[in-house]
Amino acid sequence: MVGLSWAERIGVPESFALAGLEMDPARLPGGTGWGELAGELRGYLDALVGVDPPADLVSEMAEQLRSWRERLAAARVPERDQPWGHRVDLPARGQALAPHVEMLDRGDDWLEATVVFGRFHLGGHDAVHGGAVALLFDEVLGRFSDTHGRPAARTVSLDVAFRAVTPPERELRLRVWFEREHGRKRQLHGELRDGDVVCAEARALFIVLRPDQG
Ligand SMILES: CCCCCCCCCCCCCCCC(=O)SCCNC(=O)CCNC(=O)[C@H](O)C(C)(C)COP(=O)(O)OP(=O)(O)OC[C@H]1O[C@@H](n2cnc3c(N)ncnc32)[C@H](O)[C@@H]1OP(=O)(O)O
Repeated sequence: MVGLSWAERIGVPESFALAGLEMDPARLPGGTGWGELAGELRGYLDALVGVDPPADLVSEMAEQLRSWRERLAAARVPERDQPWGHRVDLPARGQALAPHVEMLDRGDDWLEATVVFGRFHLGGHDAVHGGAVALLFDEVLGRFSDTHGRPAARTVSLDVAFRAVTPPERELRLRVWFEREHGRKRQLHGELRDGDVVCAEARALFIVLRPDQG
């Protein structure tokens, strides 16, 4: 997985750059290999969801995962030091929770991107889980809400309307935009499309954190 340039990232608060995140990836948590690991984990989860493996394979996988869990427990670090979700130089912040989003273009108050949900995000009957769609909106609207010099905010409300089934394993279009900013409140909207079909729409309210809430 190739690292993204600063300008290609989906709304990374500029303050993170001051925190040193433009540094050489080798010196960031997780190092140069973290993007590949996160991509492999994402691929593993998508593959696992799509199989009915024989019993010996299930046992072997469980044994290997147990072994990794035990090794990782010994290497636990405080949240601020973990690469998972903090590698804003990598797609999906270097984690496997959110779907893979790639920004196409953005202005001061709007952004367009593509997104592909994996089989891991299936709810059932070939539809992406509604919670995964809400996760996508919270992630992208939330990150975009904090850009262009705006101080950090938190989601206080997120309404998602599911207009049509969101298909997995297809490139979808995402558009998000600022609707209103007043005082500590930021209202953003989002729309997810499969071609001409609107799959989901979101309306979110973010509240800027006071200095003592950061
Ligand atoms: C080096 C490291 C790199 C790290 C790299 C990491 C990258 C990282 C990227 C993260 C990307 C993910 C982005 C996801 C973003 C989340 O998902 S955030 C997590 C989910 N959200 C939360 O946990 C928020 C929980 N709530 C809170 O913490 C508190 O409500 C807040 C946000 C601090 C605000 O509390 P407060 O300051 O007491 O505010 P309060 O006075 O109650 O309300 C302020 C105003 O908002 C209104 N309001 C509050 N709630 C609501 C509501 N639900 N509906 C309507 N109005 C409301 C109030 O009525 C009030 O209005 P006014 O009276 O001023 O007109």
